[in-house]
Amino acid sequence: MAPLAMENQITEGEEEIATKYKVTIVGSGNWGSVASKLIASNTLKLNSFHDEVKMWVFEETLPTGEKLTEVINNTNENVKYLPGIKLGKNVVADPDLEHAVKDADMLVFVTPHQFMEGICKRLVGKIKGDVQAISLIKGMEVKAEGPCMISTLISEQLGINCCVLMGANIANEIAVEKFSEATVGYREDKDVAQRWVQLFNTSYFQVSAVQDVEGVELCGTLKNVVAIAAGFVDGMDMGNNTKAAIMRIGLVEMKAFSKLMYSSVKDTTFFESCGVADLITTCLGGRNRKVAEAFARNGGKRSFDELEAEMLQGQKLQGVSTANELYEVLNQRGWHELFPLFTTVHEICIGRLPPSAIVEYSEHPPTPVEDSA
Ligand SMILES: NC(=O)C1=CN([C@@H]2O[C@H](COP(=O)(O)OP(=O)(O)OC[C@H]3O[C@@H](n4cnc5c(N)ncnc54)[C@H](O)[C@@H]3O)[C@@H](O)[C@H]2O)C=CC1
Ligand SMILES: O=C(CO)COP(=O)(O)O
Repeated sequence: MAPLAMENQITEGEEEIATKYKVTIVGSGNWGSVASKLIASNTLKLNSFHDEVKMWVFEETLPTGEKLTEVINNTNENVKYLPGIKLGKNVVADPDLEHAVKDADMLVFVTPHQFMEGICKRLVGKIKGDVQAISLIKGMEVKAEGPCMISTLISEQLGINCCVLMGANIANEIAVEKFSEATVGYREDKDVAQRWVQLFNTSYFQVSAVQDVEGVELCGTLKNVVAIAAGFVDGMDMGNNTKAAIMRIGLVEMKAFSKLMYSSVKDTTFFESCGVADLITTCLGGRNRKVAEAFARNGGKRSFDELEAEMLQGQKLQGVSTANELYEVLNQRGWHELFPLFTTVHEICIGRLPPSAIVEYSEHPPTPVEDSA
């Protein structure tokens, strides 16, 4: 990892700051907008950051005929993905990705995971060489050679260091400043991790750092699949005990999968905000749970794509595609029997099994089959 320039390494409180870190947020959805609010409140307060925060917006035209970017810059509000919340006057929306990132010293990636490969390709050669990155994205890509976490995709494609930030963070709750916690996962450089903590931490958003990028990121990614299972349970009115059982089994599979993938993953990570706390909040109040509940109430007759479009108005589910990606990994490695919950979630999502199978798999273990999705 390239060290940042010495002039940047000045502690808070010093009179003169030679260089201030410029921050760009890549993404402007529901969580991306809340992240911009958190960051923008801190860059105004802390000397080591440039006040202005750039936010790349995937441009779209609103029903009023106006461009989303223009509305954000005129009203200081993301009227589509986070209505009713002021982001901070120092947030500047930019529809031009390359322009938004070119001067950044710190890049915050927060888009739905399926768009990241394309975004990284566009950014090759367009960013500063010593930029630091962090991913708030919960998801993974699967390649012929195996799974690739989003932070790894960013690091490998752009040749930069990438931390992660995950946690029990339903964006709409943090937007109205309800107390929550989050976990930064870092690889080696504790000072860089500390800078990310500084950038995000507020009185109502308490951030701590652990040296376990893969553990933190896998927690955030895999809990979305368990939340789909919890939604099925809710959709069939199976009650709290069943839901708790599904969450417990899900946590066991999350931990087993993470440790099989990366022996470095720490047990303690599962007790951080990114672990059990995120699992709980997403299974209680997340979008994955909500849409999976509707899927089960409709007996699996309406597709996730249709329900997502109708219920989330442009926001994106991560759990269904993650279940698919996970299934591919289980296929690649012959691990289906080790992960019956993960396997069953995907088979329900694609209509191969009914939603009720979520509590039947232990009696009828699914046979590994070629994925048709
Ligand atoms: N919303 C939440 O409560 C939380 C979300 N996350 C994670 O943050 C990540 C981003 O989620 P959100 O900010 O909630 O996004 P979102 O679910 O609100 O997604 C919509 C975003 O995707 C953009 N988009 C649509 N098509 C695109 C394309 N072709 N290329 C690029 N962007 C496109 C939209 O413009 C919009 O900004 C996800 O991985 C999610 O799991 C993490 C914690 C909390
Ligand atoms: O990751 C989240 C909370 O930490 C949000 O989960 P959903 O995408 O299911 O809303």
